[in-house]
Amino acid sequence: MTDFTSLPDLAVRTLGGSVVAASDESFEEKENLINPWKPEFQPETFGAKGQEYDGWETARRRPDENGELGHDWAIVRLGLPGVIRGVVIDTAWFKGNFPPYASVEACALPGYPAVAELADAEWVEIVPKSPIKGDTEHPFDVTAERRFTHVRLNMIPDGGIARIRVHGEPVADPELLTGLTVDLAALENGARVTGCSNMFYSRPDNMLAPGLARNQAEGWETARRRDPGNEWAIIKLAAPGVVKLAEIDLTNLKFNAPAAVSLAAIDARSSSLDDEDAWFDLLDRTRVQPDGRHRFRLAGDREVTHVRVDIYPCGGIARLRLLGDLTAAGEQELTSRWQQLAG
Ligand SMILES: NC(=O)NC(NC(N)=O)C(=O)[O-]
Repeated sequence: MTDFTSLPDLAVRTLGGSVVAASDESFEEKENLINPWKPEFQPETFGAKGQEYDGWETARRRPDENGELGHDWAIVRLGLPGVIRGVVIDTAWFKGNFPPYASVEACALPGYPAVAELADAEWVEIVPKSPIKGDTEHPFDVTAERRFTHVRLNMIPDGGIARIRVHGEPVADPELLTGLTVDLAALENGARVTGCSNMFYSRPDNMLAPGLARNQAEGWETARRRDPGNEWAIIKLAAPGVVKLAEIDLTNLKFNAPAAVSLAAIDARSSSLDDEDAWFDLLDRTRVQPDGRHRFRLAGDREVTHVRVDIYPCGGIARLRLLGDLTAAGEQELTSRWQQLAG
């Protein structure tokens, strides 16, 4: 797999994605395309319409009166609009009924467009028509340096595709952030984890996802640490800002919660992340309790770009929220990125 798969999946259902329309879903429903789990399969499970698959599957097409076969398509509204760095088309378990070709287009529409309005959008090809195989994950790099809100998966001519993963960098509308106190660590606002000591069970990016974690797998969880020291993760904030309140949610971490946590911060525009002396404390090492939310009011008004959370000695965090205010520089950064990425 290419590098881009470490970026969040902007389309996945758990980040708010939705399959809003499809040309056909005779065998299996379009919604399966963005299920968060790996595609499953149980042989010999025949329902009234055929074998059951964990994917999107259309009917076998037949030429119309003009001899045209056409092709099937599905439109996904990204849960987190952003710059797409790569797409994975996964035909897991579709062995005799996968499409021989697929392509992907993307568009950007403001507001909350209805399905009918999407048809008239300016669609940009981000994955050209490409041959694909059955029961295989196909990664495609995407180079368009633009923010997109929707993708259209074309299955040529018909068949089944288990999943589409749309990896990229979320880009928030600055109109909804400037002048407000916001979560500077939210994935949907453009924050991301840039480093961590251990992600054996689940990824630290999960801490920054919207909503509550329903189980420990939906948060960040490390392996049991046997060496001295502690586990940590570094978050690049959505933009430079002043952090005023930290929420450290350990919900679902019952027998694997850390004993204590601390927060440190840095302004990486003037210091290197490797310079230990440039980091300063936002929250001293503080005892925490399993399976619950902790909120800490933070003092100080230093402008920062990154926050490091340390957990002692190991365990995980379900959600991390860093509420604060963007600085003038932060607002400017978000606004110019937004303008650069407009089509
Ligand atoms: N055995 C199959 O999978 N057949 C077909 N599909 C389903 N779902 O039964 C088909 O015709 O593509």
